[in-house]
Amino acid sequence: MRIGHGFDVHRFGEGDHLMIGGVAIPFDHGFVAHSDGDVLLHAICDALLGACGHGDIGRHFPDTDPAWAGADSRALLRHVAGLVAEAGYRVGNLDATVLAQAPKLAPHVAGMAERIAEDLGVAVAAINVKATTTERLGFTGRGEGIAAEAVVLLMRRDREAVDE
Ligand SMILES: Nc1ccn([C@@H]2O[C@H](COP(=O)(O)O)[C@@H](O)[C@H]2O)c(=O)n1
Ligand SMILES: C[C@@]1(CO)OP(=O)(O)OP(=O)(O)OC[C@H]1O
Repeated sequence: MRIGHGFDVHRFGEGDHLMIGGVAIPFDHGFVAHSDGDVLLHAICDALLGACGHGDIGRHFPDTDPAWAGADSRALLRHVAGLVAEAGYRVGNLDATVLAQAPKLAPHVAGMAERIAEDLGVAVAAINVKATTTERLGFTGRGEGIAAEAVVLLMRRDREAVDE
């Protein structure tokens, strides 16, 4: 088994929606980013890459490379899922938290989990997405941006799960 952790932040800029967990959420700002700015999927990519010892998202998709300008982060996640499989692992479970004063994310977390499960090729029961405010404290609390963190457990593909 291998464990991985990911963390990401994007600040708000101009726009009318936020991409979070592959879901487009109407909002009075967008994210400033090289890609679509999906802060949750970026944290998940980093958790997966960390767990299988493949560095981080910036190593695989440099923000200096025009190839990733405006990229759909679900495509990045699917690429990372392929690297996990090549390394001989599968996702046991994944737990993530989005830190956002606004918008209200609870109505969207099930849709995020469905998309993440689809991209990782696992049952939706293996994916848990949560949201929390930071009680108006810090940059998220002041409404300057959103942060996300993710923890993932990888299991060897050639071994039966003993504790699932
Ligand atoms: N952007 C957010 C933040 C939180 N939620 C939901 O509200 C619950 C309470 O949040 P606190 O920060 O006050 O603990 C939280 O457990 C989420 O269910 C949300 O939907 N969107
Ligand atoms: C996703 C990438 C793609 O170029 O760019 P950004 O959208 O700026 O996101 P970040 O979380 O800074 O991660 C770095 C990059 O890999």
